[in-house]
Amino acid sequence: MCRVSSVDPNSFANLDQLHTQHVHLDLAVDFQRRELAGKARVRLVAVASDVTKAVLDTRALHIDDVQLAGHSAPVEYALKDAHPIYGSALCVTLPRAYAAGETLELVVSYKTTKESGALQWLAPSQTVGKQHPYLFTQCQAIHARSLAPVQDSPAIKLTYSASIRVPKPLRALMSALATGSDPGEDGASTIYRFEQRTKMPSYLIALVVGNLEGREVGPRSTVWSEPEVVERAAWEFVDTERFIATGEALLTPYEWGRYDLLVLPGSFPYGGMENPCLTFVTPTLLAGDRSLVDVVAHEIAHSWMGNLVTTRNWEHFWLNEGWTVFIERKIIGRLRGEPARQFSAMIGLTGLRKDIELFGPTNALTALTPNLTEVDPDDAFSRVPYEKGFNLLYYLEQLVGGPSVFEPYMKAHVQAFAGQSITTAEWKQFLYDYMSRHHGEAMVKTLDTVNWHAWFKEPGMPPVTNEYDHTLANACTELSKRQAASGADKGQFSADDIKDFTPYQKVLFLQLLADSKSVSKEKLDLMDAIYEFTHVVNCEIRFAWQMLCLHAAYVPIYPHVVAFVKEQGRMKYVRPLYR
Ligand SMILES: CC/C=C\C/C=C\C[C@@H](O)/C=C/C=C/C=C\[C@@H](O)CCCC(=O)O
Ligand SMILES: [Zn+2]
Repeated sequence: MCRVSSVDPNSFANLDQLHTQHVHLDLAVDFQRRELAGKARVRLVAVASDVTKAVLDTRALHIDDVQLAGHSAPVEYALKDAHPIYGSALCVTLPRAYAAGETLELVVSYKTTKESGALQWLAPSQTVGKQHPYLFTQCQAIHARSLAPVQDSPAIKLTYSASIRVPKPLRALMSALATGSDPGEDGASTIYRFEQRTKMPSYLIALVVGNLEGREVGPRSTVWSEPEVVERAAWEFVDTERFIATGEALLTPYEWGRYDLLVLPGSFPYGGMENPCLTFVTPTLLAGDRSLVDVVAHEIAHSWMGNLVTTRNWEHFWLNEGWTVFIERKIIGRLRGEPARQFSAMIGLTGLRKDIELFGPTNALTALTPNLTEVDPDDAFSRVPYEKGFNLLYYLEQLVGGPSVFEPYMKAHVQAFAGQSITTAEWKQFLYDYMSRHHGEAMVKTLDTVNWHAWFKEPGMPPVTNEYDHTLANACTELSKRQAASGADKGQFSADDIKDFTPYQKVLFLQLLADSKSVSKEKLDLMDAIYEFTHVVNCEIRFAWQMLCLHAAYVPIYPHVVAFVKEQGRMKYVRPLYR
């Protein structure tokens, strides 16, 4: 086994000696064997002197051969024993020592295997159309190494290109610009070509292959999905361009060329994944009323926070997610008003409380910058980096004097770090430098009042509890109190109680009732008769209602819960329902 990198505890690559500049993937997709096979060409530049080996991350890959481009002699390499979390280091002995600034290109012939965790192979029965197989990838956090041999660390920013051969009539899309396609010489396949010209980390490499159709919804946006869903999907995400334009107004021009959306089959495990040029989203966003599109605002915000300015390693993941939630809520505030932003922040704080309860308030993984040595980042995943990170930034915004001071700073932050991968210490140093430069020593003293250690290192809830405006929450609180206090007689209640509620107000109302722990089965019968929650389409409401019913052991909901966990695989819903 190899030593992990000093830059990233979750990678074996020698990141202090070599940096990837470009990866080219030349792969054939075989649905029968459930395998990708072909070559990865990895161009690296030496960043130290006397570099004699190249170490790439792999996991569950079958390596056929390694060559050094331009060298005819065979290259010595070894695939080290598999670490249970981080996979097998591919150690290549270079034929000579490389000096800083010199480049080399490794050409690795390989196949993926059944254990390649980045790949989700779906049988036709698992798709909407039921006719064709489907493949999608999910590389965040450390699964890119099971798709291709790479330096699989967010510390490394690379460009990539690809040629992907897929069986007809399927189409391939990637987190990159599509640059053309050719018929395969076998007459049964198509070769799709892609290029990602903006430097990005390996966890953003993404591939989808399936029966895909697109609808243009904006000047730089197409919504893709299976044909059966594409009209609904295009209707739901028609506001995409407004979100991008608002992000640009808040930060810097959008750098990635296109912003397309892919609506996946139900088993996609996340709400959305910010794959550049092609955000992946769950079909559970298709509420039919455009009410769940804040996930799209979130993924668009990643175009700057995470994709352009990236965490150095997974211990600083809050720099991706806390910032992204902060920008997402700025976008929501701009488009729907400040009360909507405040309401979203309040719901987020409740979510944070729940996750900290679940992990345990002394669990070290609830610190904003946890130690991830020997930890699987997937096991550390929670709302902590999202919501504790947001709460820190919101607190700082208030502390330094509000949006008029903070918003120019956040733009400067993106300008300063675009194209880089940074640590929390670098983030903090820039904050101090910027505030001192623009607002003087008094502001530095203000920043010195922050309990930085508690924010970053202590587990549990944040050291400061932000107060959010309750305007939109009041009606929910009032109705939940009335419902909790009243008996099971219909008398005072009617569908009008919630007719002016937004979907998220309905969610809060249901969560508050669940928290009150005082809802009887008779009360649930009555509420369902009046509000008809059991058959609601909106998945957020459906989930909140099912959780409330399960906590009350309300047996009539059981078949509906079974149906819900069978029709989609979004972990946000599935895991608490199973629990
Ligand atoms: C401290 C934790 C460090 C690293 C974890 C990083 C990645 C973990 C891995 O499990 C991947 C996460 C991907 C998330 C993608 C999208 C989320 O924003 C979805 C949130 C839940 C949802 O809305 O469904
Ligand atoms: Zn995110």
